[in-house]
Amino acid sequence: MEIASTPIQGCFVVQPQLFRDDRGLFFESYHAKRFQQATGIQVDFVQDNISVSKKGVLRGLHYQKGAAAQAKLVNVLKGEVLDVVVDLRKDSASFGRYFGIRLSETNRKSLFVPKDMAHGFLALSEEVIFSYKCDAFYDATSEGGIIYNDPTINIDWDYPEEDLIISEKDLKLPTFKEVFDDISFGNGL
Ligand SMILES: Cc1cn([C@H]2C[C@H](O)[C@@H](COP(=O)(O)OP(=O)(O)O[C@H]3O[C@H](C)C(=O)[C@H](O)[C@H]3O)O2)c(=O)[nH]c1=O
Repeated sequence: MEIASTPIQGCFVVQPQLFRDDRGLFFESYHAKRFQQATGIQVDFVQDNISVSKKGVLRGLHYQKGAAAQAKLVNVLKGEVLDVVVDLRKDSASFGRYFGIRLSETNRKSLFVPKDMAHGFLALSEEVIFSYKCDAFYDATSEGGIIYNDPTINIDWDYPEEDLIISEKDLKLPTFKEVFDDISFGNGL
């Protein structure tokens, strides 16, 4: 397993060792001890999620607030995505900045997303099976989000706007400024 840091503190790219032979492929998709040795992070995942998306689906940008905040280890079982993380930690040097990376069944990379990040992805292949571990349970009452095309964060999704498939719920998400400037949103997280 190789771990690479990103411009967002605490967010790491995980490249597992791939064992290919004439049968196919094997790799350890997660190893708690090796991950902790490489990152210094001790994380206890409690929930695994899988979502299936067709090309052009954009899920996000989502996060859970407060005690329900989730760290995630995300990866792609099938297809390819542009995965995006936004730093929502006011005390962070990368507050309001995003990091994007292509995760795919080809590169087999995972991304460790620390708590208090907004997260989303764009499905780039005909079918995407997205799999991720969370260190806190789903809590609908703690869900928050930021609109995918927020002008402050200014994510380059590099995809035709007219071909995006976004849920009605996600199309109504607030902007970054509304989340952090408008106390009606509980002053952010
Ligand atoms: C996230 C979640 C959802 N649900 C239910 C709630 C809805 O009835 C249905 C679909 O949920 P949603 O539209 O929020 O699914 P996504 O848009 O894929 O949400 C995810 O999108 C981005 C990529 C994330 O990082 C989050 O993990 C998560 O918010 O599954 C559950 O029962 N448990 C869960 O943990």
